[in-house]
Amino acid sequence: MDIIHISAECYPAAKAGGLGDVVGALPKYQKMLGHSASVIMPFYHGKFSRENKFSVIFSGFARLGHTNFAFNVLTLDENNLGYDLFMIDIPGLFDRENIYSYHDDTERFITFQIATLNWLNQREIMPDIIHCHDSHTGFIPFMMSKVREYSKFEQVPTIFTIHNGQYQGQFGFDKLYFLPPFHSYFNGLVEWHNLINPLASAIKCAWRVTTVSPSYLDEIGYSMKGMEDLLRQERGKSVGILNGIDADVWNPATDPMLEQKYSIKNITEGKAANKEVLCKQFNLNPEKPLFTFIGRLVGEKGADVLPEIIYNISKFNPGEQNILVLGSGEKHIENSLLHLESEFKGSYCSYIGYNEKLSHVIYAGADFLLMPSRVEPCGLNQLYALRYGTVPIVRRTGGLRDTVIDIGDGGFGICHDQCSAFDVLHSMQRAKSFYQKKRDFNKIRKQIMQIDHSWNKAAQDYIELYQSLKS
Ligand SMILES: Nc1ncnc2c1ncn2[C@@H]1O[C@H](COP(=O)(O)OP(=O)(O)O[C@H]2O[C@H](CO)[C@@H](O)[C@H](O)[C@H]2O)[C@@H](O)[C@H]1O
Repeated sequence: MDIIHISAECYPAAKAGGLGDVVGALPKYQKMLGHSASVIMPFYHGKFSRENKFSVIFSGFARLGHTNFAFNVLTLDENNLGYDLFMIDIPGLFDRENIYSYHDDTERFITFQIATLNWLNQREIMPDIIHCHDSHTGFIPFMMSKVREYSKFEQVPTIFTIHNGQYQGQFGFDKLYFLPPFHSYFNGLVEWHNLINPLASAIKCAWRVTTVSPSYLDEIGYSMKGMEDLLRQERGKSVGILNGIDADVWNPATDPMLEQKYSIKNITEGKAANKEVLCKQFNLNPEKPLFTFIGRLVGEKGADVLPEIIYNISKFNPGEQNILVLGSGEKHIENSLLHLESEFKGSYCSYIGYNEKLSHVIYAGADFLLMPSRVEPCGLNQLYALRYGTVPIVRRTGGLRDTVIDIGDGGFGICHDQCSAFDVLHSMQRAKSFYQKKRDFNKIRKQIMQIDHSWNKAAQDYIELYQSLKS
């Protein structure tokens, strides 16, 4: 099959979070299953564009309302990603360092989608499947089926994956003219609650909708920022497929980002050596259990409860543990986390920012990873933690519910039900007792490193879903 993924992120070209990891790995595994898989994404002017060489394979125009944007389709001169990567360079919109958070994100991503279809439209080969990811690509299924210009794609099956239903990309009807002309009869297919909503449009128009875990699919039927009714209505064409991880990139035995590589054979020494590196860097005590948090500092991830957790445990159980936070996000959370550092020097530290290498070292050197998420469509951090022998402490929600079983239930992690400081603190106390039982603790670390969460199974699940749509 010829599969095309369309996404705003794809690791290593551009990653702001888990979406980048998924789109950077799934096509590789689909190729290994014997299919042709490629990715189309915007060409940002970040590190990846500076460090690689590209060739232009197509030049064209994309019309956004009254403006015609020139664009180029670029490919890598040397590609060792394991799949084809096509990057759409649109000067004026994407020649910037970051992926998101510009005032004109709506204009940027609509133009990207139009440019993508304009390019595909003039190619002779027809793809077998178009697989779109998150709201930045949400108009593609609509445009392929309802915009006359792209009518040749009407019979090409579209899959839309919801990685994060919190970000819907909605905007007012005053910008309807940004979309290419279509019959006003179809207005309802781009609308939700009187706004134009690309996520809703994709859920309505894609042939199949997938979520990144089965539990998340259940949850969004009763909680997804006002879109619950739509999700329930479209439930019949929806399926939850649990994400995998790229077992080549996330392998402590070969990870180039680790100074001290390890496998289950030398897990105790390997993890201790990485912990030593971390503790030295952040002035922590390697003798004590190390709790960490990695992720976006937003309410969705439960990051707003971290300051209360850190304050309470450090104040009332001083010297018993270390806490290390890596993340960036809402300023008030960043400030509270930084503010606590001076009070709890030597047992707590935070790194505010995005640092891919450091995240690998933390997964390797930590004893426990905290994920108190309010919403977690799948969560990759807990899967990386497992692979690196770090015990996850998670709130039972979404993909966390599907991937972590509590030690009390014969499992390997620590689970709680509420996103509250009280629940997390209780789990941390349980974790500390578990840490003291060295034999059991080491046994679990070895066990979790061997759980196979690679993309092998999920890549096959997607292929079966695609095949079910081919006549
Ligand atoms: N400051 C930082 N420095 C370095 N690395 C950092 C970092 N902050 C986050 N990361 C990395 O970003 C990724 C986060 O992935 P997640 O899947 O946990 O969450 P995210 O909400 O981005 O993804 C959404 O999409 C994915 C993919 O479908 C779902 O798993 C998830 O539930 C959903 O919310 C991990 O690779 C993590 O290591």
